Order: sequence, then structure tokens, then C-alpha cells
Amino acid sequence: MKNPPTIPIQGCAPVAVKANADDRGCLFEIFREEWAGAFKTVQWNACSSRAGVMRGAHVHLDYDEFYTLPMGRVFIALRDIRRASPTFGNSIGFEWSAADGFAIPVPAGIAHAVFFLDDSVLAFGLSGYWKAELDVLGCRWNDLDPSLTWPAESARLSPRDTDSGSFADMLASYETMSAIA
Ligand SMILES: Cc1cn([C@H]2C[C@H](O)[C@@H](COP(=O)(O)OP(=O)(O)O[C@H]3O[C@@H](C)C(=O)[C@@H](O)[C@H]3O)O2)c(=O)[nH]c1=O
Repeated sequence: MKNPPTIPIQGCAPVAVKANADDRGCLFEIFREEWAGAFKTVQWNACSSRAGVMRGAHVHLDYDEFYTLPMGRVFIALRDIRRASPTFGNSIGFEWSAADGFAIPVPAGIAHAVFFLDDSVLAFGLSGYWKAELDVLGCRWNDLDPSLTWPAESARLSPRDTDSGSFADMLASYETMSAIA
């Protein structure tokens, strides 16, 4: 594991993956439930993105994610919006490359956005099945935390992310939905 950042958010400590590189490429072990920081997953997604794409910022109520990066280079931003968390309000943004050899747990309640610096593939596990009707919380990526310095001033966004609102509105919606969940 190279350059693991110190992530000041409870539950997001980087987890070393097992990279077996050779002259053909690399076979990664990207997940073992037995690894410290891993958890039971019921679904895995592989998300390929072109350079210049931003996905997020999103936050989930109903499942934790285990983010891995088998290929490419991204800038990932995280912010803790769990009011009861000892790291509530903490955020971080950092460059992450497949060659760094680590995964990042992203628990429910951690707002996150990923900017793709190179064409990349994210593979992430979910502790609960994705439900479209619940994957509705998010904010404008550049409103996630004004203290974050992003590697770009614009990005290619989905219609959903283009229409996202403020961080304050996302926090209010998250707390309302959490209270009734
Ligand atoms: C997440 C997800 C999406 N989809 C569908 C919905 C849609 O038709 C298509 C693309 O979905 P989206 O545009 O929502 O994908 P995207 O904007 O990449 O959303 C993702 O962003 C990253 C940062 C995350 O955290 C993920 O949880 C997810 O929210 O894939 C699934 O079928 N299953 C899934 O598990």
C-alpha cells in the first residue's frame, strides 16, 4: 500500500488490497470479507468512467460501500455528515491511483464525489442492495466543502448531478430521511 492518506473520518481508513503485478498487467485481490475494515457485501458494481467525469457528490442512507480502484487515477472527496459521529463535518480530498494498492470504505452517511483524472474503473461493494428510490441524496460537487481544492473547475456530469442542490439542502434531507428510516 503506497501513499495511504490519513483520512480524518471514522470508518474510512484505507484498506490494503493485494496487487499481483507482472509484465501482463495486474491481478488484484480487491476484497476479502476477513480484511480489517471490510464488511459483508451483497452487491458489487464496476463503474468505468472517462477522464473529466465527476460522479457525485452523493450520500447513502441504507448501505455502506467498499470502494476499490482496479484501474486508473481519480480525485475522491469525502465528508462526514453523520451528526452523531465524532468526525462529523470532517472532509478530505485526495488523489488516488490504482497503483497505490488500497481500497476505501465509504460508510452510509459519508458524502462522496469522485473526479476521474484518467479513464478509470471503480469497483465497489455494497452492504445492501441498491434501490433507485433511495439513491436520491446529493449536492453540487463543488459545494461539498469550500475548503476542498479540486483538480478541475468543471466536469462532465449526469443530469442528476447537474441538477443537484446545496450541501445544506443535502444535509437537511439526509437528516429528515434518516429520522424516518
Ligand atoms: C448505483 C447503481 C446504478 N444503477 C443504474 C442507474 C442508472 O441507470 C445507471 C447509472 O446510475 P447513476 O447515474 O446513478 O450512477 P452514478 O452517478 O455513478 O452514481 C453512483 O455514484 C457513485 C459516486 C456512488 O456513490 C454510487 O453509489 C452511485 O450513486 O446505473 C444500477 O442499475 N445499479 C446501481 O447499483
